Amino acid sequence: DILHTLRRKFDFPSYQVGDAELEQYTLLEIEKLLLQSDKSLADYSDMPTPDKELLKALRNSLLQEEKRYNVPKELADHNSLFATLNKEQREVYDAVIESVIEKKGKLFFVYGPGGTGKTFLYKTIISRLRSEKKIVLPVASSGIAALLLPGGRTAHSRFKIPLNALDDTMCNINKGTFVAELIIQTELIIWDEAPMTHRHAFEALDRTLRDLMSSERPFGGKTVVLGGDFRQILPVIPQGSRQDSIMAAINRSYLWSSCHVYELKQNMRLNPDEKQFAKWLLDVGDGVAEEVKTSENEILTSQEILMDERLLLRNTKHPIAAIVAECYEDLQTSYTKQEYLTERAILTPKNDAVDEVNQFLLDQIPGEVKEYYSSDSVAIGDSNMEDENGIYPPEYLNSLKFSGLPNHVLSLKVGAP
Ligand SMILES: Nc1ncnc2c1ncn2[C@@H]1O[C@H](COP(=O)(O)OP(=O)(O)OP(=O)(O)O)[C@@H](O)[C@H]1O
Repeated sequence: DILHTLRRKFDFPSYQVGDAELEQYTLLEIEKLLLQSDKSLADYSDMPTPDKELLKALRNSLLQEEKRYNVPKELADHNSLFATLNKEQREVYDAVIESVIEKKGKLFFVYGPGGTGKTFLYKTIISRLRSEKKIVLPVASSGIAALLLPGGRTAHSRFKIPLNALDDTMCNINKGTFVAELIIQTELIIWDEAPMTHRHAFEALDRTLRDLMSSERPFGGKTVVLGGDFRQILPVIPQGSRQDSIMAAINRSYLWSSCHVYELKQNMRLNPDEKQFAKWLLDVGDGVAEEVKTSENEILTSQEILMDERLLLRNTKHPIAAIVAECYEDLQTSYTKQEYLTERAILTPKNDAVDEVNQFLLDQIPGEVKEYYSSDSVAIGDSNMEDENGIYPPEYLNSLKFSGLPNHVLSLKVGAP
């Protein structure tokens, strides 16, 4: 049936393309679609697979595509970025490029707080190698960070790392597949935000690459650049202690001893005015900040910052009102403007405070509140309990708040995001 439909759709008369050929053509098209999600017909036991030779040709052509960068554009991008690299960035650039070109297979860690130009450096290295038709796979631990890298993907998706990697886990990459071939031909892997990923994920990739490359060198002898800032988020271990998070970080891995660590210190983002604030933030991260506890609040702060009126909100009778007034001025007239909303945000460490701030903001917005409730009856299970409603009263269930599950009550007003 599929063949007939295709014949009609593509208007292939049977004397031109035989059924067998059309079947191969169809299978190849399906394979191409599957490859976009790193899957293959071979993963489905009840599906036929295309002819081996054809498959090889398809994979080769896709690999060629991976190398089909716009060389003049990559080169021009590279040259303009390269020209402004600072001394620290240049040192890392030289070391990485040397390792790739001389196939030294070194492992690097670029340690830099936000704004020290890590992304800028990655982009320079990527455009250099792509202008030479070399394959670079840029990945990041989170999707958001992956978006900042040209052609970036999350590490878990790119390398098919199982979600609950243990200390003997391998990536789900089979030899002979397109992904395996792509990785074998890759000359550099860049992995941003490395500190927030469990070391088991790096170790799974390490084992998989050693296997694919038949080499006992770290990551199978490929040059790998890890980057990030250990002051930021460490791996999250459900129900785990601080110690568990620390033990899960990449610098507790057996790989760390082969790592060449480079540090970027110069902040490239700030105007001189904000430098002091940036330095203080770093000091807090390093645990060496000057500590001044004020009567108004119990946060770590420093004398200079207390003096800087632009950085401190003094009204603490109603802190939420104070921060909302500062951040969302003219809310009543502007809350429907997309740009106004996308330009501001209030960050809080806990969801409880998010709910409080949202409620406060919603109250400020004109109009009537409409409340929407979640379903609140208990699904009766197989157990022989007499009164399941008695054990889990709806009032109790409705009070629960989890991340990933909407609260019981959703309050909305027209125009409120
Ligand atoms: N050598 C440089 N010359 C000119 N501008 C630079 C240079 N390095 C970085 N920048 C600029 O400084 C800003 C911060 O750099 P970048 O985003 O690369 O930092 P980052 O370390 O990746 O920060 P984050 O960790 O917050 O993502 C960017 O606007 C970038 O274009």
